[in-house]
Amino acid sequence: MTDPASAERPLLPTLRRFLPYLWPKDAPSLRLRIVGAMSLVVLSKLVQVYGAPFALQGAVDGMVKGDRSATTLILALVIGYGAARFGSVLFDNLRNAVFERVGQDATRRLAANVFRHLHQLSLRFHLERRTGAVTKVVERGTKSIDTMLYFLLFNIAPTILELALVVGIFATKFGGWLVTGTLVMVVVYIAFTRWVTDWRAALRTRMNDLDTGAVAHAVDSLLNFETVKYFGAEEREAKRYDAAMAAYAGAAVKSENSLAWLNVGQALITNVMMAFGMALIVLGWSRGEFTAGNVVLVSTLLAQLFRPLDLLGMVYRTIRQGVIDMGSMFDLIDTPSEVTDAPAAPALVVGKGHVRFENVRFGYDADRTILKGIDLDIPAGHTLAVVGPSGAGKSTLARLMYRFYDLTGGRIMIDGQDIAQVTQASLRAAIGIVPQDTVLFNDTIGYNIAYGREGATRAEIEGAARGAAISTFIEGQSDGYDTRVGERGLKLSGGEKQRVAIARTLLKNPPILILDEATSALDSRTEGEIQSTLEDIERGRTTIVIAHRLSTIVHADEIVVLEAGEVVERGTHAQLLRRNGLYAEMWNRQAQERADEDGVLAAE
Ligand SMILES: Nc1ncnc2c1ncn2[C@@H]1O[C@H](COP(=O)(O)OP(=O)(O)OP(=O)(O)O)[C@@H](O)[C@H]1O
Repeated sequence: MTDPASAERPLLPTLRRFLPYLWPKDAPSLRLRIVGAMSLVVLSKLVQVYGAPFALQGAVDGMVKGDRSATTLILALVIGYGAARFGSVLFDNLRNAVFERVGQDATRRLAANVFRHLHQLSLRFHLERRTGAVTKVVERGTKSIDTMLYFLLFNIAPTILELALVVGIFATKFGGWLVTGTLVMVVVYIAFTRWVTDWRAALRTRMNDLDTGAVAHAVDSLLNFETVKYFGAEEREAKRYDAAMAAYAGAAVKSENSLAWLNVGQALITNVMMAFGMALIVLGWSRGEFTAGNVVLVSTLLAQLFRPLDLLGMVYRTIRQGVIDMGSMFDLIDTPSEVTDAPAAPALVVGKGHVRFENVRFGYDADRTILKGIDLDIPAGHTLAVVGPSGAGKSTLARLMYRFYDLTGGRIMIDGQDIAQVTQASLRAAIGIVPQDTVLFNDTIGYNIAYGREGATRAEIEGAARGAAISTFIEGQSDGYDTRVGERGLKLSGGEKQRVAIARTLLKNPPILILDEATSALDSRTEGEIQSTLEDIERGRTTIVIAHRLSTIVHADEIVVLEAGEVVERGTHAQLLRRNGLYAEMWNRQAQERADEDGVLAAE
């Protein structure tokens, strides 16, 4: 994400957050690799700075002296020069090989941490964030780690080391002027590169914007071809398009030319420095202080120093972007979970499964109360049905049982324990739900049923499938339990999906069960079939049935009618019919609809 707020994210705090992943406490072998890789960085630089330039200097000085008997030594120096150059490349590549595992491992740990955290975040977070955007943040964040690490450890750190070594050599051998010149050059070079890179980034953004604008205009213009013709505006449209393209072309030329400015500017700074450095040595040589070989030494050291500096613009840009991307990912990790376990919360101890709602008040947003003081008492093993108009808050009751949100008032008790005071994991383990719309993982039927309980055996999975009356269907498929269900389970019918959901809840075998309009999406025949399965599994469990079709809940021990977040009626089916209130009205209307449907079917 490149929002302006994060664009100015500071480098150091972001890197500090990343350090534990780079220097993992519990992985000594990885730490060893880091030490190894950094040693190779130092080795490579030592060979580069003290090897090749000094060998060349020795060879040149030897030749200038004109002593032919030293030829063997000079030859050895020249071979040493080649060996040093090769050694430096070798160590750099060895370093990459040693470090690769560390980079990958840090990326993996961080990605796994974000993933774990995402699943811990509350329902509200998931409902409000676009999944695509979240995965993009994670993808960009983890990708940037590798590049950032690479540039920081293998470009910036070695360059600083090289600069220190070169300055050290200059100070001891050639005096203050060369040191001052080199340091000034590096500072000017960095400042110039940073300045031009920022300017180029702005140019590039403008170019991209103009490009997007020109394309959008072209598309809009072509889509409106009829209107263009009605108004004879072909020429006008062409001119507008041309103007947009001209603006883009101008920006593109500027952007390309800016690269030339960067290259020319950098070359000017480095070559002025090169000439200055060599001139200093030549002047010293004229005074008899320095040798011809010294000129070679200084020019080689400076040329080597300029090489990594040439990449500085790209490194700077990459690190800036990396900090932004990693920052967005750390923001995700830092997003607090709305619902958290109380400190030292005990696990829920479920006895028989007595559920009570005591004056429960709740709203998704502070300015709109959804549940306005709900009292429910469901003795262990009993079935409570909740009915009422759409939007009354029925499904909200189920979400609150799972503690997807915290209440604004009152409490929910299970066997005398407030669900807000026990661990979420133990609470959720005690409840099973068959939701209105079952969404399945894009995997096999067997996998989806087995999801109900980790480590379930094949026999248990088949038992659950039989309990949900779907085993015959599964066995009739050529791939049996290995039949794939497709994206979100779309290859299965609504009834089949619902049975898979029932089977996995059976496998979970929870003492408390919620059926949230579990059959409402089905036609009445399938509903009838599933209904008897559901009534079987309700036996012996405390059950909350949320229902739209009242015919499915006549057997409930108690029925509550919820309207606009309040219980307006409660009693058994017979009692409520006698009351002749909202329930009786809903019942009569649905009975009429059923009769009409039957009539239509009979007529067909
Ligand atoms: N995540 C949410 N954020 C804000 N408001 C929500 C959210 N979920 C539900 N609501 C609102 O809360 C109210 C109750 O929703 P709920 O899903 O509990 O109704 P319901 O009685 O189950 O309805 P239905 O029978 O249509 O499923 C609705 O007005 C709904 O718009």
